[in-house]
Amino acid sequence: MSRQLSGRNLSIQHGAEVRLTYPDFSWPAGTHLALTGPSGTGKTSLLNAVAGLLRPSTGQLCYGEHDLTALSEAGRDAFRRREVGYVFQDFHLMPGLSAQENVELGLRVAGVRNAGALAQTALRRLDLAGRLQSKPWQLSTGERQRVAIARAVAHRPGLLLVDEPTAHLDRERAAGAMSLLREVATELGATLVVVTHDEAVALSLPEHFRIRGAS
Ligand SMILES: Nc1ncnc2c1ncn2[C@@H]1O[C@H](COP(=O)(O)OP(=O)(O)OP(=O)(O)O)[C@@H](O)[C@H]1O
Repeated sequence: MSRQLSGRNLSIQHGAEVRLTYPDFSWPAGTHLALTGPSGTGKTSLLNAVAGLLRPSTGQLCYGEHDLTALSEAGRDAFRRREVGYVFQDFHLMPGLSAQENVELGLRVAGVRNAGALAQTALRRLDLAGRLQSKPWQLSTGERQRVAIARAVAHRPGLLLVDEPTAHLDRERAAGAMSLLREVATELGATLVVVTHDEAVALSLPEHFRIRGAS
């Protein structure tokens, strides 16, 4: 099955005021891509549409044989649980839960069996074997990000979507985070889409998609 991600004639409407339009694209499975463009042009909105969190107002957004624009909200939820790993800019970890519990929770919501074992495997892969029981506030920013990455990849998604991964990191750690994301995406054979304002991050990725804003 081809898991190409493609968009045609896409636009996203937020209320009456904001209409975001996008150039057409077609990204083969396994593409590692930087999504760039000026602030407010709709990078995060596109990431959210690819994640099935919102439905574009016009056009077609396809992943393999799924047309995301034709799915109901329940259909998009099921698609997201199965195919999407999303690393949010602020990580969105549950503060009262340990690293292990944070990763397990996502798996349980997705109805995955052996959530405990899969969570541990993902956390160990992200070099967090010694931090399984730590709460987010007991972790460094880089460790919190690695927990968020572990949570995003534990169910082995085909799409790894990452919003501003280096916003909270210094230059050295930013480079390390990008290498790690690319390694993990390669291991999964996943398509990696990274929203970034950081030119060094964009240049570290082989493919680029720039949104220019109002047409
Ligand atoms: N849920 C929403 N409701 C209403 N307007 C929204 C919503 N989400 C985004 N917008 C508006 O859509 C436009 C694009 O926002 P978006 O976050 O997608 O852009 P961006 O390119 O990622 O921006 P930035 O680089 O500043 O993070 C902005 O004008 C924003 O205010």
